[in-house]
This record gives sequence, C-alpha cells and structure tokens, in this order.
Amino acid sequence: MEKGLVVTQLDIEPGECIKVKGKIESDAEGFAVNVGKDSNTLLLHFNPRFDCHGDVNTIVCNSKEDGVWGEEDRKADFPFEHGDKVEICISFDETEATVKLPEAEFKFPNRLGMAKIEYLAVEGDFKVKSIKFS
Ligand SMILES: CCCO[C@@H]1O[C@H](CO)[C@@H](O[C@@H]2O[C@H](CO)[C@H](O)[C@H](OCc3cn(Cc4ccccc4)nn3)[C@H]2O)[C@H](O)[C@H]1NC(C)=O
Repeated sequence: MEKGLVVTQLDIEPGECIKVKGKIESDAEGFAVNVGKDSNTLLLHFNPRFDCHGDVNTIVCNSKEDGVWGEEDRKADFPFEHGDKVEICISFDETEATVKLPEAEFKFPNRLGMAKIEYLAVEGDFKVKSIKFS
C-alpha cells in the first residue's frame, strides 16, 4: 500500500513552522499528517476522518512513543470538506503543538517533550502540492 509523502533528516525547532499545502481527495475517507522523530515516535498524529475507523467528520489527534499510541484526543471542530485545497501549518514548543488552518486552530500537548521535529509524513487521501519550512 502506498505510504504517502515522508520527509526525514529535518531539523525543525520550536517556533518554526511546517506548511503543508495540498488537496483533499473528493472521496476522501481520511488523511493524516504526522510529525515527530520517526514513524514510531510522533509528537503529533493529526488525523482528520471523514468516515473511517468508526469516526465521521472527526479530527483525531494522538502521539506515539516507541511504536505505542497514546490517548486519543478528538476535536470538536471539523473544518474540512471533500475536495478542499488546504494549507496546514504545524508548529510546536516545549508544551504543545499547534495546527493552524485558515479558519481554525488546534492544540495538542507535547507529551514526549520533543525539542526537535525530524520527521514528517502525509498519509491517506490527500495530494500534497507543496511543503514549506519557515
Ligand atoms: C473502541 C476500541 C477500538 O478503538 C479504536 O482503535 C483503533 C485502532 O487502534 C483506532 O484507530 C487508530 O487510531 C490511531 C490514532 O490513535 C491511528 O489513526 C491509526 O491509524 C494509523 C494509520 C495511518 N495510516 C495511513 C492512513 C492515514 C489516513 C487515512 C488512510 C491511511 N494507516 N494506519 C488508527 O488505526 C481508533 O481511533 C479507535 N477508536 C476509538 C473510538 O477509540
């Protein structure tokens, strides 16, 4: 199964921003943006679900430590529609990660106390147009 886009060897520090621009597939069931140290150690798994894993129009956030998922955090808002062109900006500090969208913002605790993001992966029904680091 195709993995999606994976970027390693990053050196993103607190306060810096990862901007992922792309398009949500017109028949998307869900997609995920993962940032952290590697695929087994995630500061943030940001997972908008249109209809998958039993969730409908729900953003599920989580962390992963040594390959083990943490406690899920379900967000109240779901500012996505099929076919949307979106820009997702992810930043972090020692206490939390922030996901900024044009009309919404989500916070998620930095459970692992991560001080650097080295890994980015975009998975699922999302076509990446560009990635910027600022
Ligand atoms: C009630 C007892 C079972 O609980 C369910 O347990 C599932 C398995 O752990 C939970 O689903 C997992 O939630 C994780 C976050 O906590 C991740 O989202 C797991 O998916 C990882 C993953 C990404 N991908 C690539 C991808 C991503 C997006 C769309 C398509 C493919 N493939 N697998 C996803 O399989 C699912 O969120 C959880 N549901 C609840 C309500 O807790």
